[in-house]
Amino acid sequence: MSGENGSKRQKLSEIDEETLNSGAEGYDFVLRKKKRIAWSSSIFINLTNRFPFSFTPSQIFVRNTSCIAYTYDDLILMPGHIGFGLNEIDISSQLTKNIRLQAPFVSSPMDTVTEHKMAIMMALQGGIGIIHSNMSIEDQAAEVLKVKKFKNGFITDPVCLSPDMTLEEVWRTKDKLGFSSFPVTECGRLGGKLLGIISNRDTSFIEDPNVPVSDFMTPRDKLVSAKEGVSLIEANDILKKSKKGKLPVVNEKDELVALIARTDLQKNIDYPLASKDNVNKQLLVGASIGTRPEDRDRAKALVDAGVDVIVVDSSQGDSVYQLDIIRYLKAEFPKVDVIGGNVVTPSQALHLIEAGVDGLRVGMGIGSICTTQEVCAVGRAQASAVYHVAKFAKRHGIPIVADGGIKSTGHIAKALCLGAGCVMMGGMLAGTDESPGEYFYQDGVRLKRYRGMGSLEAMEKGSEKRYVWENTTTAIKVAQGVSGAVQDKGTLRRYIPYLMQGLRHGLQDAGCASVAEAQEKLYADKLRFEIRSPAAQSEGGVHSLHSYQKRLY
Ligand SMILES: NC(=O)C1=CN([C@@H]2O[C@H](COP(=O)(O)OP(=O)(O)OC[C@H]3O[C@@H](n4cnc5c(N)ncnc54)[C@H](O)[C@@H]3O)[C@@H](O)[C@H]2O)C=CC1
Ligand SMILES: O=c1[nH]c(=O)c2[nH+]cn([C@@H]3O[C@H](COP(=O)(O)O)[C@@H](O)[C@H]3O)c2[nH]1
Ligand SMILES: [K+]
Repeated sequence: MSGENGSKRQKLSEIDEETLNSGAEGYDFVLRKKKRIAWSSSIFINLTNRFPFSFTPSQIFVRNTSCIAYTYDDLILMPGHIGFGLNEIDISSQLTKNIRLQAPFVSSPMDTVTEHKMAIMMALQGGIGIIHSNMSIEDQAAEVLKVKKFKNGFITDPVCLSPDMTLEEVWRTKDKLGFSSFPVTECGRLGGKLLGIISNRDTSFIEDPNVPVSDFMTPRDKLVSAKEGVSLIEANDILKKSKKGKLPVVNEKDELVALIARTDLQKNIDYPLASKDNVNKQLLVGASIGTRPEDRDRAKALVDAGVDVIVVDSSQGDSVYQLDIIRYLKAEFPKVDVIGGNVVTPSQALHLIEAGVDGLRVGMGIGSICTTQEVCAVGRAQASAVYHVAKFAKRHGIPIVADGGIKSTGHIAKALCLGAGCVMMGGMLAGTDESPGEYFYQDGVRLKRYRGMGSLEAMEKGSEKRYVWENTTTAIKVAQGVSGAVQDKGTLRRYIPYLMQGLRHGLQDAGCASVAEAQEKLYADKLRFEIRSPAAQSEGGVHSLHSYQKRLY
């Protein structure tokens, strides 16, 4: 390095941080200083005079006179200084006023995304699932209960057989579900008196398909069982001594309450980040409700089942119906947090904050399956919505969830850097082992169904009440979403750690050691972005290849 170059560098580095982080006006000052130190290329100066380095979010979103709204792909974060390792990055963040998550991920209340399996795995890995409401009140409360009662290593909803089922029916059940052992109870369901167990060995040598289960099951008196309340360590010991594959857990009345499988115990992983409540240390779970009068009964049943957070689910949350139900929920169940929404403007947010919400859900018409902006002409580009609502709600101490439109880990990092406490995902989490529905093949690709809650298909299942015009004899349904499919992503056990690691990389490159630090920098105007031209956006993706494979992790 020549001496001249070295001194230039030194002088450049002397430019104080405030100047470097100041707005476009401040940039002229930077340039003047640069000119003074004889920056060699006048072409460069001309160019940079016209195209300043980067902008603060308030320049992009507030002092923006172009009236253009932006979304995640329009923006790119400028790199910061990395002074810390990847493992030191803290991605914990607020979901609501009272709930903090170790991983800022929320699964959307949609009937192809969140039922108990999704909610359990989300909570185990530090996020949370919101159980959808496109089912009866009883079924939704039962889903919540399954999450609250979940114990790592325990199968709390084992498929049971009744003693009068035939061998042929057992074969069919085995083929459909892919496992071979089933407890037998008096009523054929969990909670019934335990009568025996069927395992592979029991069915191997019988040929008559009409033989009833009671004739070939291993009967109760030959079974080793454990009492309700048994710990995993004790259960493990019992299984080791008995050399059995399954251990039924019964209550005092000898009714089946759970099943423990040796194979599960062997692969049992610890989840140190799990989201748990403070009272019983059970997994956290949320559930959605609508704004109809009967949703008050739904809320009561959910609270009785132990729900931790209720999401009032509307596409346009600033309605008298929503304000009424929020006030009701806060008065009736003050210990349960309420997330209102969806909103995309500070004035909508203000109404819900005044009604008492503990969190806000932000996003309108931007989801992968959404057609609301097309159908209703109302909505907002998501980066603008997140930035404006988050900044406003922060003044009132209310965190926001950036809901929908997340296509990659980069979008998650951008949402949090724009002020979101957490991100809610539908499409990203659909098509995993834990999402509802079966996999199927189309053109050789393994897929799962994913649909909007305002699609005709979802309405036909139950949510149509929301969409039909009341007091008319001809009910006209207007779809605000589509029904489609997404590719198999495997299990959340691997997918969530991938999302977490991707987010850590994003924060690290931006020079932020935590979500909290990113947001401090955001509001101190120290986080820098640039708007990407369409060409820059395509440059930022994969290009110029004949073909390629995209493996995520
Ligand atoms: N985030 C988004 O951009 C969108 C989300 N969705 C999803 O679709 C589902 C349905 O959303 P919405 O259509 O907004 O459902 P909604 O139930 O809030 O509204 C449907 C219609 O019913 C009316 N309504 C609601 N409560 C009422 C009451 N108590 N009395 C009389 N009328 C009442 C509303 O004004 C609206 O016209 C939700 O799961 C939502 O998340 C749908 C569209 C857009
Ligand atoms: O316009 C819409 N019509 C619908 O039918 C619909 N269903 C869900 N949602 C919203 O989309 C979010 C999920 O979006 P992503 O798949 O992009 O994660 C969800 O979290 C919802 O906010 C809908 N929006
Ligand atoms: K959309």
